[in-house]
Amino acid sequence: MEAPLPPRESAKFVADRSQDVIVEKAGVYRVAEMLLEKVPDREFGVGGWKSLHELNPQEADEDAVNWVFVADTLNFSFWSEEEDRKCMVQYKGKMHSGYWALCAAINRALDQGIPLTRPSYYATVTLDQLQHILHSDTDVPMPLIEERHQILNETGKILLEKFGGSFLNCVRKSDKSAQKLLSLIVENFPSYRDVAVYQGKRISFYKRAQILVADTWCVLEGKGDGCFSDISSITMFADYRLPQVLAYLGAIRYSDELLKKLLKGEMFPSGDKQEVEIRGCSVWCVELIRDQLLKLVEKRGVKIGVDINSILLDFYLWDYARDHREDMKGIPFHRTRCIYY
Ligand SMILES: Nc1nc2c(c(CN[C@H]3C=C[C@H](O)[C@@H]3O)cn2[C@@H]2O[C@H](COP(=O)(O)O)[C@@H](O)[C@H]2O)c(=O)[nH]1
Repeated sequence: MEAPLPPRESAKFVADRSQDVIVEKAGVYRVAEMLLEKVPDREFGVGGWKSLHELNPQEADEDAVNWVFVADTLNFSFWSEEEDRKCMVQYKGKMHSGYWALCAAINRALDQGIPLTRPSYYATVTLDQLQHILHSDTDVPMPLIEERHQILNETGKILLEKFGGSFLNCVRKSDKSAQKLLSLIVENFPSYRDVAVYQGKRISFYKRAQILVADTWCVLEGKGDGCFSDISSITMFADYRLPQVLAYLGAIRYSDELLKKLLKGEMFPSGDKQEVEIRGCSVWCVELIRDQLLKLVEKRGVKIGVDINSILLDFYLWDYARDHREDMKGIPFHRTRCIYY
């Protein structure tokens, strides 16, 4: 079977044909302007991944890389049916929800001496053990526990068989190329194969695979094994939060028909035409924001100490969505229950 279009080309292919999601040029310019004043901030670079997020590993060693691998292997589908009834995990006195609930649960397990980041452990962890490890401190469990269990067992076995039990060995096979590492991930780990067919074309989003490359880059602080020459070829990560924040900022717009379905909280199957358009247009929108931002930096002669890329824009916008949850209440996010994002 033919290989799917790579993520960036896939996003353009969808955006050029999309009927129910539109990329708003005026909104793209506005977001680029908003980001322009943020870019000089220290946190905007690789360092923000640790300095802004206490649950992320603060080291840059092999254990930290294997922590990232487990987190991104399980980094999907945290949204709850009702916004005010969701899985929460308490860690060091703070309650965490969504993606951070997963990170809190991983750190809670490690503190209890459960070697959750070791593939020899998670390759054979039982469902009961995993339910205990990921247990919620509310009455709402983390979604898709069975899928998470199956994926952990499968992924752990592959890491043991093919990469000597450490994701760092996989990273080292990439010759410091982000695209090579992306290919190694999707070729070897089935649960990362986030692809779809749109208007007869096989396309890819590879959301978890791309964020795994990005998080590996950050946990290694862009140095040594993590000094990827082509890191800027990675696109934004097509999850369910970025479309919501891009719609809130007016950078993408939904057709009336699609907006009605979103407001009703309708479910979209993974690979559905409108779900693909939401994801594809969001990825392409961030590519256009980056292009516009680079033009503004040039035109205004803004001094920045970082290569602006779609990863850093994505992380900033994802954190922005976190910090503006209340303001964004009226903007729906699309509900797809799947293992890809
Ligand atoms: N586009 C994009 N999607 C991201 C992330 C992250 C966390 N990663 C970075 C964040 C801080 C550190 O720098 C991590 O590296 C999680 N997600 C996705 O969001 C959803 C969870 O949302 P909520 O239910 O609100 O927690 C789910 O699909 C999850 O897969 C990101 O950064 N970008």
